[in-house]
Amino acid sequence: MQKPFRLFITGKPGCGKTTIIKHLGHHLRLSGYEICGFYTEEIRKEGSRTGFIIKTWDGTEALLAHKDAKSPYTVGKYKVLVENIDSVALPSMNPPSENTLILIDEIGKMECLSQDFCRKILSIMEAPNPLIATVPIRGGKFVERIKSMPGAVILVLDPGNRENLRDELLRRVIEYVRRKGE
Ligand SMILES: Nc1ncnc2c1ncn2[C@@H]1O[C@H](COP(=O)(O)OP(=O)(O)OP(=O)(O)O)[C@@H](O)[C@H]1O
Repeated sequence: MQKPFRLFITGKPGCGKTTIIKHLGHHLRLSGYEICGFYTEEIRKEGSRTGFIIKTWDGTEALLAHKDAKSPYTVGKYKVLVENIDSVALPSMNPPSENTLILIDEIGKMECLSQDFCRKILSIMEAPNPLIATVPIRGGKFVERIKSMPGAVILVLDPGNRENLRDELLRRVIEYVRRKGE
């Protein structure tokens, strides 16, 4: 049996992590592969970033964090809505079958404020499903822990390699899922 795919994409802020995950999600779905999980997008107002939204691959959205939100949890200037991580991101991380690719952007400081989210990631690391997730270059203790778990592969993205990696990754995932289904 193939080892489960456990790929963590990292790199400096703005290196293209969200873009590559959205590209993968879009193309895998077009090719008929089942994916689950979520990605995060910025909210911008008058040119500056004010917060973040969680978007699940099945089309649910919720506010992840905003500078004007009300929450006791903060990361930098953002108030983090941990209840939305629990009610929207977490259910999206339940794969319907063991061939479903779990695709997550990102396992970051905000998401890790939810203990249930961290527990879920640990259970995914034990599951037979393939996992691709982005992690910040300095993500804190939990991110360091999962990056050093057996089978974890780390890919460092930068503007010089992101085009090649994007195509290579898509090929590798499709090949993996195809072999798994044999
Ligand atoms: N392959 C690419 N070609 C051209 N522009 C790109 C590419 N990948 C990303 N970008 C651009 O770079 C910017 C940052 O991309 P993105 O949001 O994906 O980075 P990120 O690593 O997720 O950022 P953050 O650290 O804020 O999470 C965006 O404006 C995006 O359009």
